[in-house]
Amino acid sequence: MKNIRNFSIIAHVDHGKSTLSDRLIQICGGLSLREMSSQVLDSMDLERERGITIKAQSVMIKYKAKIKTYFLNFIDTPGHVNFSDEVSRSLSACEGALLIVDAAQGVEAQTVANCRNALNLNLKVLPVLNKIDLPNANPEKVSQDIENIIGISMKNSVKCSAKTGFGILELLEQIIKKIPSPSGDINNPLQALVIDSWFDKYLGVVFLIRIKNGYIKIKDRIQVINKKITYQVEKLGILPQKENKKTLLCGEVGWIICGIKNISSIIVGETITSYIKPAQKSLPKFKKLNQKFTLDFFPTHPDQYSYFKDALMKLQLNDTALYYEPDMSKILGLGFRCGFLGLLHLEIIQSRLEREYNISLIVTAPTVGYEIISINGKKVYIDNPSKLPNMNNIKKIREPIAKCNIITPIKYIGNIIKLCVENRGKQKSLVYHQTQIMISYDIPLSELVLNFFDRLKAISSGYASLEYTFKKFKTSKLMKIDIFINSVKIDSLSTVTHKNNVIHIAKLIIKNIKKFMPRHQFDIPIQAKISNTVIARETIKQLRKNVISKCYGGDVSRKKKLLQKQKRGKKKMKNFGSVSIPPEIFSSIIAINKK
Ligand SMILES: Nc1nc2c(ncn2[C@@H]2O[C@H](COP(=O)(O)OP(=O)(O)OP(=O)(O)O)[C@@H](O)[C@H]2O)c(=O)[nH]1
Repeated sequence: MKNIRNFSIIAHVDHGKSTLSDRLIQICGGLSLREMSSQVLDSMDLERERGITIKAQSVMIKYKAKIKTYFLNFIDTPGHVNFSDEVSRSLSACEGALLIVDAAQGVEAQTVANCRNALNLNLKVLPVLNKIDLPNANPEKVSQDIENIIGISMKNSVKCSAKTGFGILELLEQIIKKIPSPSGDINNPLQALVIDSWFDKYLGVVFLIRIKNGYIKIKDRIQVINKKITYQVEKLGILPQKENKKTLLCGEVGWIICGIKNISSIIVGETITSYIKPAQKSLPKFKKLNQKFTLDFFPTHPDQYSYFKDALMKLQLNDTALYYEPDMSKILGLGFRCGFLGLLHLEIIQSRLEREYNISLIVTAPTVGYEIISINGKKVYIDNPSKLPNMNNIKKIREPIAKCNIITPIKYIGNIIKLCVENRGKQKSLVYHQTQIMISYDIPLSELVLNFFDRLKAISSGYASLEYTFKKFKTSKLMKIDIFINSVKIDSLSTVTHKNNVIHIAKLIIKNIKKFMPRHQFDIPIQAKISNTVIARETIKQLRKNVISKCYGGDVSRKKKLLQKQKRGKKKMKNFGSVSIPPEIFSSIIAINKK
């Protein structure tokens, strides 16, 4: 175990984690050049297209130091705030973390958040100033900011360029020196933390585990502590190698396959032990993040429902931050209420469902969860506006408030304060540092989750960064808008919004529906209501069939008769006929919320 080092690579988005990981692999000769053809670690198609890391990836490489050979297990983690769940899980498997900071860009919000996360787990943090080759790199000032803002010493930091390879050998030496080897005892009963899982078409469920005590070998019977689940290990090994090993030892990170083809439960975060000689205690679980908003997914083809359910299960196996439960809409039928950490998380899951599983979806408007206090004092949590009781029965609605930390170069501060105020933010603190300002605001989560981040990036030319956590529920003047199409309430279009925005949002929704709604043989009223009062309305005009076209000449009374007959017929259709609502209407509500 003395020659093993387990560490995560953490940073703000784009500071160079994946490039550095590739460079480490290349220098240690872990993979062939062919395998290195593109960034090895950002391997999901979506990751290549978007140029971001979505899934944490674990790799073992051998580093031949002067005297000994070391086994380095490292995990490249995502930098985007929407994937912080992945980061927390990776950190739980390690003794150390490389904190990568772009020496030109400086400290950013996720640099701080990820580093605090690592320090809270008692990990040894090794600061690395990357992109030292850039002409505008300023390692001295950035070092001072790291010391002041995060509070870690920069005495032993490493300066490098993942792009040119400068400083990488020095970094490897520091990893060996500074990051502790794993503790634990191979003679103790097995304790292994499940840090990730995924579904392989041929092999079934694969678990990625970190062995904290004992060892595991092929044919071992294992059980999940505190759950009545047992498995038999069929195959095991260490990434990136696909070939099997015979054992995984204390201190190692590796994969196991137990021939599970039907997913019955997600055990990521649980502790595995031996069935014959079990450990009594579970390892500490990692912090689970709460989903920031929920919305409904309905398969466009209702017969895809059970296939869709299976796909969600497989995705959840690989993404424990995804939450879902069955839901039903009178209009759209059976679907799932799903929870996400942010808009990017939603986009990724939706793309994966469409690409990997070929499922086309109707997506409803996202909403945060609210605490409802009814007139009789009962408190309920509601994450779907259509389930909100009648406003007359509600005493208070409490909305979630987030504590936000924004880090920005000084020149953008004016615009950023304006943005926070427009989004109902309350300033908590403002601190000046060498190159950056750190500003804290309490902002309602509903204002934050959809477009705040994009607007912040736009007004700061991409330089400001944001990190936020749930703080509390707070009473607020919120109202529910119901949407009626042809006098029928469309439950999946209900939305909750602040009193001051009600008319504006209602008008936007109605206008939007009008844009997508096809014309029918009769007029279709579209109304937005609060309780029973209409606050916005539009009408989709009928498609008028020219019934008098064959009536030549000037017989006025004949023409009138025909038109009246047509009117009676249309009235009947309107009352009994149903309108068809195109799926785009539901998805387009997301765009409204983003405005
Ligand atoms: N000049 C220079 N560019 C670098 C260096 N390291 C990385 N880059 C570039 O910075 C950009 C972001 O690098 P990535 O490795 O994808 O960053 P990341 O931190 O993994 O990003 P996420 O995975 O999205 O969190 C890419 O265009 C890299 O080529 C470096 O040392 N010098």
